Amino acid sequence: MILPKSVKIVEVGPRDGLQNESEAVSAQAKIHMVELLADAGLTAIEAASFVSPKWVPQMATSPEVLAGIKRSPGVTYSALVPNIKGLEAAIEAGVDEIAVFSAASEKFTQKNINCSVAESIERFLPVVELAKKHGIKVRTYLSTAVGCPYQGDISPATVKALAKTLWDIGCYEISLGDTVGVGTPRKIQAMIEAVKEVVPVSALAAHFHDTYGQALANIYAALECGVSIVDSSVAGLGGCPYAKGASGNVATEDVLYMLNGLGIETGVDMDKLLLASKFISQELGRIPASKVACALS
Ligand SMILES: CC(C)(COP(=O)([O-])OP(=O)([O-])OC[C@H]1O[C@@H](n2cnc3c(N)ncnc32)[C@H](O)[C@@H]1OP(=O)([O-])[O-])[C@@H](O)C(=O)NCCC(=O)NCCSC(=O)C[C@@](C)(O)CC(=O)[O-]
Repeated sequence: MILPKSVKIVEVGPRDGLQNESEAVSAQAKIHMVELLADAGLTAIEAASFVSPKWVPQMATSPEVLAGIKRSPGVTYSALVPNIKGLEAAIEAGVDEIAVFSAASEKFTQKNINCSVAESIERFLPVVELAKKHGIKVRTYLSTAVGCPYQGDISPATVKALAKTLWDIGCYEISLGDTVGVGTPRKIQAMIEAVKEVVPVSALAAHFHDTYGQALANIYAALECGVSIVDSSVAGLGGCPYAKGASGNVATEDVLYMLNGLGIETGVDMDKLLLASKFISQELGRIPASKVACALS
């Protein structure tokens, strides 16, 4: 099996990682975290989220965070956006790229963004159009890509159909989310192989949570399918407020250790990444949920 020579790591810790924290993390701490991550060589950082602060209070500081980051050249600072209101705020804050988000499960979509899957696509159409007018690229998440906390198993055919729709409306990258971490390698591969029939594999990202300890095995399975974009979260931060039981995203340190061991280029420096991991873990008052960070510290 030929694995990719290089992988783009999309660091989602400042958004996906922190959104679930019940104690408010200061904008200053978030800014410093993002700057440390950029310093470590991460070139794609999801730094903020322009959703309703009533729904996700932790992300209310997003305008301040984006405005306060000392930008590093070559780094894309992105934000999660659910609708036009969020896009307008993101543009105002100077975002480089946005991510819209839907899911293969109707029940999860209702809980997460209070609409049906079809309605979510309708909402994205003007978002994609306006973003493009501003020269902002649009990524999309496709959550619950193998399983849903409310509906159970999700079929590869369902994911394939939604991926095609999201691709056709103009999303340039599709992040396939195992939101509750229930996937296992063969299931992941069946889902990716189905999606590959309608979207180029170069546009697919693996976004896996580690709830059942399967995330690294699942990433390896995705690499075997030709996926070369991996989402991860420093210190294994994360979870989803609308997915009961979802633990953190796979830790960036663990992904990097595996990719380094496989001889796959990422451009990320482990020592510097550990500084970011240590910083945010101290800020939250806990040890990192990354085996590699714990082993190396
Ligand atoms: C989509 C809505 C807004 C619908 O929320 P709603 O209540 O159905 O919509 P609404 O249009 O009636 O708006 C309600 C209030 O929110 C305001 N509002 C409306 N939009 C915005 C906005 N953009 N920014 C700020 N405020 C906004 C709006 O102005 C109004 O304010 P009020 O009149 O009550 O004062 C809501 O459901 C929401 O914000 N949901 C976000 C949930 C979220 O962020 N979930 C976590 C992300 S998903 C995830 O983590 C999974 C992922 C992506 O990581 C991948 C994976 O692991 O699979």
